[in-house]
Amino acid sequence: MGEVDPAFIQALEHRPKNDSIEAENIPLIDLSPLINASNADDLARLVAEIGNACENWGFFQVINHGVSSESREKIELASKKFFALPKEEKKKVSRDEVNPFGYYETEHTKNVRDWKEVFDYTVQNPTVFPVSHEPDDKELKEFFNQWLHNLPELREACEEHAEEIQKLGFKLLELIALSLGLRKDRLNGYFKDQTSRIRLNYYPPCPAPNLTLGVGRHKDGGALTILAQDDVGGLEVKRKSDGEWILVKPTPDAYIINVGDIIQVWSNDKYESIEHRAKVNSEKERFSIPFFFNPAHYTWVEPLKELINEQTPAKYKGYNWGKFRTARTRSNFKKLDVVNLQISHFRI
Ligand SMILES: O=C(O)CCC(=O)C(=O)O
Ligand SMILES: [Fe+2]
Repeated sequence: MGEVDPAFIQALEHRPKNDSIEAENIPLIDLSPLINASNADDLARLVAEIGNACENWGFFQVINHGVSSESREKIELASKKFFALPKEEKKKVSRDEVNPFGYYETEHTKNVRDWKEVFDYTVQNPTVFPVSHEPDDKELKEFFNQWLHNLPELREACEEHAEEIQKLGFKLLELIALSLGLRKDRLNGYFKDQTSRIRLNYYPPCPAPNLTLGVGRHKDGGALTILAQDDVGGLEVKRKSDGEWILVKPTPDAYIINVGDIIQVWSNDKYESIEHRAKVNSEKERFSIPFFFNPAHYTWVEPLKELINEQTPAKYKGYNWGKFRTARTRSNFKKLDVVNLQISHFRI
């Protein structure tokens, strides 16, 4: 117990349990009707399955998703190689207050340090964001990915994975639009200048896995998250029906899909962004790779007009995604002295 820096120790009520519940019935959705030419009934069934999973769970797993296992293996291998490098090497591509993308080892969630190292890159290179979170400051900046020259396979694998995973992102976006009774391409336009980010997560073995978390409880702020977890396991989600923390057992080659805050706002709370966290363990290192599917920085996020009326008025005021994201990054970086912006701040 004395071996771990107190910055990592979770408050008693947030510590993980040894014997997490493993849910039997987390939705596992087969996307093959999208890939094989299918009849209208199969597609309608799939849309209904997605709608039910978004409404009742806020997360689900997909198989037959069209992302090649070669590209996944390649990025998993490259990620292992990167994190195995000496710290001085990894720090050559450190994230800092100027560039929020790159390597980082002192991430905090809700002011408690996470037992992990991360490497972030964006799908569009460069990606444009506002410089400041201040509403009146209109200055924009291009952010570029940082790569290590002596590990070219990391860049290659990361760029290839980004290409493939965003295709899955658009497929899911279209299914979600259909499940809300909207046109299939209703949400696509918001992603024309997407600010999507991919994170390589590395959770080293931890001497005190009962006191710490790899990533503390949080909701993802973007539209949709598509996560690849390895076979070690540790992801827990807070089950909507009873608030219990449920361990998501790894399914080989599946991706875990999380409804993010933006879809919660767009759908006016029909679909909810679900709290999740990751446990660590004392023996095994664990790797995961989330793709955060995020719209253009200039997107005005508000409940979709088609889904609100006199009986069901909008539950949120609109907000600018780029400003929201910049405020978040700033509070992550500066910690402790700035509140972490949440969609609840825009609730009417
Ligand atoms: O590693 C995991 O399983 C979850 C990671 C996560 O939630 C995140 O990076 O936002
Ligand atoms: Fe997350």
